[in-house]
Amino acid sequence: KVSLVHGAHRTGRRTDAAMARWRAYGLGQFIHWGLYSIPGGEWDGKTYNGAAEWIRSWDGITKSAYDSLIYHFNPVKFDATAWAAAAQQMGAKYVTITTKHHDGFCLWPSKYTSYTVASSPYKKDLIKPLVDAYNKAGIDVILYFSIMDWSNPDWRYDIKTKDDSIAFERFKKFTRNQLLELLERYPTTKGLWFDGTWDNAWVKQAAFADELETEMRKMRPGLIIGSRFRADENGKRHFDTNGQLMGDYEQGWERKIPNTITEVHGNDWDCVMTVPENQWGYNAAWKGHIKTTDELLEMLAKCVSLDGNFVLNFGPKGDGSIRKEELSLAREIGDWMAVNQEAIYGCEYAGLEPQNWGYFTKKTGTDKIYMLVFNVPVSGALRVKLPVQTSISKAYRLGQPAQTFVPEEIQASESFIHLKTTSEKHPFVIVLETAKKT
Ligand SMILES: C[C@@H]1N[C@@H](C#Cc2ccccc2)[C@H](O)[C@@H]1O
Repeated sequence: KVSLVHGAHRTGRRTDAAMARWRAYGLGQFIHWGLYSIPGGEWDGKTYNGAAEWIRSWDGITKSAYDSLIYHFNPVKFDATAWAAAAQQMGAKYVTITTKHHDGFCLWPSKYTSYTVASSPYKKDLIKPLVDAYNKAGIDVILYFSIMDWSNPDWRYDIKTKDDSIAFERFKKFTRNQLLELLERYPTTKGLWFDGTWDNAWVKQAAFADELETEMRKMRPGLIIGSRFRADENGKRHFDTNGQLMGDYEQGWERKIPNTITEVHGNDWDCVMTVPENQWGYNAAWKGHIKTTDELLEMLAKCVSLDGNFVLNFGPKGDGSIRKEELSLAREIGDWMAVNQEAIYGCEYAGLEPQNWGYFTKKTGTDKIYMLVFNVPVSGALRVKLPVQTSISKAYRLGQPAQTFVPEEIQASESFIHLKTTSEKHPFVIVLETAKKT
């Protein structure tokens, strides 16, 4: 181990109530919304092949033309209550909302820049009604904040000259001011989801970022900050030079999911996922592989089975409406969650040998096991290997307790659950009440 001043300040998981609440969420919603939502990946009749929220970086658009979008941002169809209701029906327990993406446009009327909603035709703060509506719907709010800020002339990708250094000092002050402003304005928010922290200029700010993280945690006890915020003094990100996780949970799982529990290293983590392959902001074309409800449910099940949260992204349009495809996905996910949420909320890695038919979760603090079935074998026989000296006292279908199963024990602590049919059309859950053999 090397001695570090600005590495991880804690080993192992946080054990406080605020983090336990975060750990129990299971399912979250991500919202990417801003000026990029107006063009939706298209400009002058041409389609931008990258992620729609990165269109400003495309050489097919002039920066000034993009920045002028602020004069056209007027989301008259924005309805925070309707957004929150759709998220609640989907079963999201938290939402991560972009307060400021890489383009630097602020969805709140920040005092520290004019590049905000206050300078748009809409004028009004968008974050407060969102926080209030989601909280009222029983959904916690995490604020997404991009350190990289293309609108700020003091931002630098790297610090090469004295002028760079002077400018970046101004930028660091601006960044701290905005973050403290967000914490002051929205006191019920539970965490900050940082992005845009990979460039050298920021990676070199280990001491400043460490001090700022400490200051924010003092300001908001229980605040949840992921591994993407800061680097250690050797430039190590997510995991410090000693391999210890920076922050409270791992933020490396962007559009990907671990396959084994060993990849998780005993940490908390979230997977943030797009519905198209790689589009976070509204994308008019909606082309390529669009994930189905069952595909997204399997991602959710896999994340929770490996101790993570699954955060599904929505990209509202520039006018504040949510596209019908996303609303119908939310509805279908919600219909499944209405029956099966017990296998998701407050659940964790079950510690059982993975099986091909799907995923195990376990209700935290109990011996209750859930079998989330996605791949019914032609035999209809689902293999279950329990810890030695553990037996199944009851097995039934979640949502249909009268549909019980009598496990066939094939050897010590290994059984088959024989399905009554192999023609299931959608994922389902079997509950196993287990007990230690006396
Ligand atoms: C949560 C996601 N992170 C952002 C990014 C990125 C990115 C940047 C460079 C290379 C690969 C990915 C996306 O724009 C979205 O906000």
